[in-house]
Amino acid sequence: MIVTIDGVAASGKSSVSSGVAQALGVPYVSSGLLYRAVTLLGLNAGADLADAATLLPLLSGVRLEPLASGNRVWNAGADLTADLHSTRVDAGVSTVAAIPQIRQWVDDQLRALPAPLVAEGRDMGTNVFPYAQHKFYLTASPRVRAERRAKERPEDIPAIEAALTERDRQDTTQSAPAPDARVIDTGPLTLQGVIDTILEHLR
Ligand SMILES: Nc1ncnc2c1ncn2[C@@H]1O[C@H](COP(=O)(O)OP(=O)(O)OP(=O)(O)O)[C@@H](O)[C@H]1O
Ligand SMILES: Nc1ccn([C@H]2C[C@H](O)[C@@H](COP(=O)(O)O)O2)c(=O)n1
Repeated sequence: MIVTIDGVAASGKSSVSSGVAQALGVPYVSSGLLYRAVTLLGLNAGADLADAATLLPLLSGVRLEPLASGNRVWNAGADLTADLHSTRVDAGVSTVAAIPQIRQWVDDQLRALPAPLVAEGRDMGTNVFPYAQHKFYLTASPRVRAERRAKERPEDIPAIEAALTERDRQDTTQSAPAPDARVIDTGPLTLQGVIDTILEHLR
């Protein structure tokens, strides 16, 4: 069984996927973490984030560890995970995610993983696992998402909201919900409420 949970930036995809995966006793995979890892390695190398030819050679040692409690990304034995949610990675990741060769590399990593699993991102239900049995799409207003994210970032709520809105705009191409996805507005729901809503549908 494959469950896909797509949605806009900071809509709760990782937290919800982790909760659903733990309830089901299966791993979850965060595709965004792979795009973030490419971005971090590119930034650290001083690379042009729009240049596939410079970025692709940096990825030979990158490995995603899909734990249900939280994914980790490794590069040649070094754990990159703690550095993947910085403001500078947030600002560069949409440029990297627009490169077709990088998208292909991410898709190949994900499709190599054995089912059952929960996969979260933007195009899990439309492109990577179009045959998934259960598809969900999370939304919430930019203000609600910024208020939640403000607990994790040093910037104030208006600055976070502006950055989220810009990232939504840049990610539009790959962010449409699958026609067969259930769209859930997480704004009025607690985190556990969203997890329970999905588990209810799965039953
Ligand atoms: N329904 C909810 N109610 C309250 N807080 C929530 C809810 N869903 C998620 N959160 C909180 O919002 C923040 C963002 O959630 P999370 O990181 O899971 O989103 P995401 O969609 O994976 O983000 P990104 O797109 O940046 O990777 C976290 O602090 C999380 O705990
Ligand atoms: N399937 C995916 C997953 C992610 N992206 C891009 C777009 C996001 O801005 C960025 C980071 O993802 P997040 O951590 O916000 O889930 O990666 C994508 O294009 N496709």
